[in-house]
Amino acid sequence: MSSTRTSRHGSDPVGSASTVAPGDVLIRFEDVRKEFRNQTVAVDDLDLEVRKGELLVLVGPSGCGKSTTLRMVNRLVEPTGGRILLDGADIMSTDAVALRRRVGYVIQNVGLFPHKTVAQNVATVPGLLGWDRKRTRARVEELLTLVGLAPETYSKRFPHELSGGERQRVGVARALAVDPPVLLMDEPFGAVDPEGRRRLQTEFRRIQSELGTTVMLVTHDIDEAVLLGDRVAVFSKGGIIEQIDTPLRLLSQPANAFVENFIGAGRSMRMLGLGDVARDDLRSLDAVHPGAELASIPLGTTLDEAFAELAVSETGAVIVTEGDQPVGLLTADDLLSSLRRLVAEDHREALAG
Ligand SMILES: Nc1ncnc2c1ncn2[C@@H]1O[C@H](COP(=O)(O)OP(=O)(O)OP(=O)(O)O)[C@@H](O)[C@H]1O
Repeated sequence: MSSTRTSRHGSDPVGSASTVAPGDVLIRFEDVRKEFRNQTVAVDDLDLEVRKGELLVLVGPSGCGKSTTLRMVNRLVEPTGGRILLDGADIMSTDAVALRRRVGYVIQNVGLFPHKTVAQNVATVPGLLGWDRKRTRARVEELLTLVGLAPETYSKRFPHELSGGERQRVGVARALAVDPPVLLMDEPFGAVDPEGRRRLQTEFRRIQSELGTTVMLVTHDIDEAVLLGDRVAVFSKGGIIEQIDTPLRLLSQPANAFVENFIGAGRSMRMLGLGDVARDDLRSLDAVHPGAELASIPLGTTLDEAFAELAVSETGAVIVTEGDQPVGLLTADDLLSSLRRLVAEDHREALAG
């Protein structure tokens, strides 16, 4: 995907017209309950705050109430108790159709209109809002470029002429069309093959932070949760939040056995995936024996990738480079120090606020 920035378009009743500053609460669940007609209580007594500009991931086992929680925000499911405030206003006193135009929604398999072209799909909400043709066209081109689909190649294609990953990109572009202040995503990358998924996830993370969109994303995949989330809420049955924390804190300090169990055995490796090799953690190149043949990795390599290199290194060390210059040596001990630094920094941030 390109790094094109999109400009803000259209009226934005919850975003630009709002008094909510980045980091303040944009969505607030207060004692929210959803009991379906068959008496299933999907969510009970839920209190949750989503801060403006954050990507909050809801993760948990199947049937624990994640999708129900998400779908209550745009009133696809109506709460039977408590209230949900969006920018201070109770969603139940907001017109449901108007609400859904302002709150983007992306689901697995996207649900693109099969008989409409890519451009027409992306233009759906601008069309409903009565945007003129020129403005709509410019926005569609801007968004397709943003999600990495060259408009000249893709605009006129139909959904069946796209790969799963491309369809998912169109779904994201469509949801972003009128620059919604809130984007709800339910297993958005679930139908994409594992390799394409990691790329889409990383690209989506970049787009989200560029646009500053507030995102609630549902997944059952803990790896996706820790890769994408600013914060991650771990749910258990009945919409109970067992822990809500930064990915690192979740991995380093699971609140209870349920969370620990849900995170599973790959906890340490997942933690390593959250950090990068930094200059401060390296030791001097003087320690390298003349004639030793060492593998090299660039500064900024993730710690899990560095670990994989160290695991196959006969000397137990790798050279770290910047550009084509070696800048230091990394050993398993240094990797451990990096991880400790990461956890300590996260802990300090938590204490600070
Ligand atoms: N329309 C409905 N009518 C009755 N029960 C429902 C309805 N929708 C969901 N449920 C039930 O509510 C509970 C929570 O469902 P929900 O879809 O929110 O879970 P989830 O955590 O998103 O699960 P998954 O990861 O499998 O999608 C489940 O027990 C489900 O069977």
